[in-house]
Order: sequence, then C-alpha cells, then structure tokens
Amino acid sequence: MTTPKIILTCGEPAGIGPDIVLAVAAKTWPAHLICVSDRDMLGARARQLGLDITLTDYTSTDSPRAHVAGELPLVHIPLHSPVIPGCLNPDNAGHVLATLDYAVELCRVGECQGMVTAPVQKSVINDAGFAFSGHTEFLADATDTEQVVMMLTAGDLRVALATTHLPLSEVPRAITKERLERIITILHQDLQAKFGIEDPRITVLGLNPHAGEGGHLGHEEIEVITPALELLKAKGLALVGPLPADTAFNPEVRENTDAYLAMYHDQGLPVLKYAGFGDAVNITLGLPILRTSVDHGTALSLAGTGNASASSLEAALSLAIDSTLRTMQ
Ligand SMILES: NC(=O)C1=CN([C@@H]2O[C@H](COP(=O)(O)OP(=O)(O)OC[C@H]3O[C@@H](n4cnc5c(N)ncnc54)[C@H](O)[C@@H]3O)[C@@H](O)[C@H]2O)C=CC1
Ligand SMILES: NCC(=O)COP(=O)(O)O
Repeated sequence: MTTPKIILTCGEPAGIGPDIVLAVAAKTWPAHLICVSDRDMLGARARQLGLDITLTDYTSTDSPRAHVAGELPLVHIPLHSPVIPGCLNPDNAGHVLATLDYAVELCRVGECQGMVTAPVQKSVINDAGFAFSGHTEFLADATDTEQVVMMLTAGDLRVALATTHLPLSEVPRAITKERLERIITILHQDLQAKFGIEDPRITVLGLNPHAGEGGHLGHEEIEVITPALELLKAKGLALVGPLPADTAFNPEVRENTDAYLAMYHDQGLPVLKYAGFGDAVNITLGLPILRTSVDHGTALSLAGTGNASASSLEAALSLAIDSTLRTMQ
C-alpha cells in the first residue's frame, strides 16, 4: 500500500477556507497533502493566525510521503486582487474556479487520489458572471458526469439528496422516475464501494407532507417515487419508502437505515446538520474522482480571527484518506 496524494482547495479566499486548510496543515496526516492556492495570501493568513506553516513548492515528481506537521506543499495559482478577510471581491472568482480546475485535473490524471474542498461563496462567483451553483454541479460538468449525488455524513447518519441547488419551485418537476433510478443506483453502488457497506439499506423520503397522504396531499409519491422504488427493489436493492420526512428520522427507522435519500436540499440537510454540524462531511457520489468537503460555508465574519473550527475539514480529509486506502488495498 502506498501513501495517497490528496489535493486541498481553499475555496473563497476572503472566507475561512484558507484558515482551516492551514489548521489542517499544522497536524500530521497519513497522506501527502498538496494545496492549490495563492502563496502570498496563504502566507499572510498564516501570519495573521499565528500559525507557523512553511509553504513549499509542490512538483509532480515529488514521491508520495506522509504529511509533516507545519509544512504545506503548494501549487501557486495567483489571485487577481489582494484579499481582505471577510470582504468578498468578484475579481477573485476566476481564481477560485481555476484552483478547482487544477485539483480536478490532478485527480483525473491519477496524480492525486482525491480532492478535499473548503467552502466557496457561490453568490460572488455568480456576481462575477460565472454560472455556478455549487462544487457538486461544477465537478459533474468538469468530469463530464451526467449524474452525481450529494451526500452528507455525520457519523452513521447519511443523507443524500435527489435534487441539490435548485429553487424549491422547480423541485417537483425535477423529480422523475428516471432521475430517482439513477440516483438510488449511484447511492447503492457508492455505499458499497466507498463505505464498505455490503447490502446498503436506503430509506427514501416522500416529497409531500405525510408522503402525500395517500394522494390527498400530492401525487408524486404514487406516480413517481413508488414506481422507481418498485423497479429497483425488483433488482434486489434494499429500499424502504417513500416515508413521511417528519417521522423518518425516528430511532427505529434510523437503526435500519444506512442512508436516507431526501427529495431536496432543505428537507434532508437541516436534520443532518442539527445532528452533526461541525463534524459532518459532504461527499460527491458518482464522480470518476473522489471529492469530499466540509459541512459549512464561508463564515466570512470568522476569516482571519482564529475562531473558525477546522473539525469538518479534518473529517472530510479523514474520509478521503480512508476511502482512498480502501480502494488502494
Ligand atoms: N461546500 C461549500 O462550498 C459550501 C458553501 N456554502 C456557502 O457559504 C456561504 C455562507 O453560507 P451560510 O449559510 O452563511 O453558512 P456558514 O456555514 O458560512 O455560516 C453559518 C453559521 O455557522 C458558523 N460557522 C460556519 N463554519 C464554521 C466553522 N468552521 N467554525 C465555526 N463556526 C462556523 C458561521 O459563523 C455562521 O454563524 C454561502 O455563499 C453558501 O453558498 C455553504 C455551504 C457549503
Ligand atoms: N449545503 C451543502 C452545500 O451547499 C455544498 O455544496 P457544494 O459546493 O459541495 O456543491
């Protein structure tokens, strides 16, 4: 078994991304960490935080070796404008996307075994004129993947989403039988491959209150969700649902569930984040590369203060390393 190379992106430079990447670099890790960022910005943030981190130049010929606390191999991608922590600047949106492109490429060609992302400020990327709704969709495009699945994990609670960054009014139309079949199949396969769960039990939530109340509160459960589940059950997948979302997280159902599938972002993620905010991990399933991320956003007011917790980034890195080691064995 060899040491995996994992590439870290700092996300929005005015947010806490650089802070938490530096905090991670201050510890030892059983992986070769590489950061893609702007050298001056990262050095200045380290000084502001009082962290003694030596930024070294990463070159692709560097042999994999376990991360040494206090050193951070760096690929320098310059910012377009200087950064003031906490102050968004659309000038730097191109830089943020360039760091993501670079990380994807290193994973795509096999030089890195996974990428771990710090949070981006989606709005400032849009303000700069780029179509961008999240890493999840960006990575699907960048790797020509038709369907990916966002899943967040907090301990043994896992919540995947049938739709991601979509206005609520567009959700019902987006939930089709074909989409659910594709998403549940990816979820089933990646729970096996990335989490080592042999026969994953997936609980699927309804879209409407009380899962449609037998058709009196909406028809999507009868017309779309149940037929998709029946088809997949016939193929041997262990599925339950559609269950009413408000009671599906009770202890009895949880005990018999390896992952939930929620129909939309704010149906599933508040439950997950209530249970584990700060230690949860976001993983993109269905990609040809491995990507994990934090459970939080850019927390602009904490940038450069030393008050940002790096625990979710540490959990995301640990999951990436574990998952990589499992597939490298
Ligand atoms: N993976 C990503 O790139 C994500 C990006 N975002 C983006 O972040 C931006 C801000 O989103 P918000 O909804 O305000 O969420 P947020 O997570 O940035 O902030 C919510 C609250 O949690 C606190 N917080 C967040 N992370 C923390 C940490 N590591 N340590 C201590 N406290 C922390 C913040 O101070 C704030 O009180 C938005 O543009 C959103 O799209 C949000 C989630 C994930
Ligand atoms: N709430 C999770 C989230 O928005 C993360 O999005 P992404 O940037 O990982 O696609």
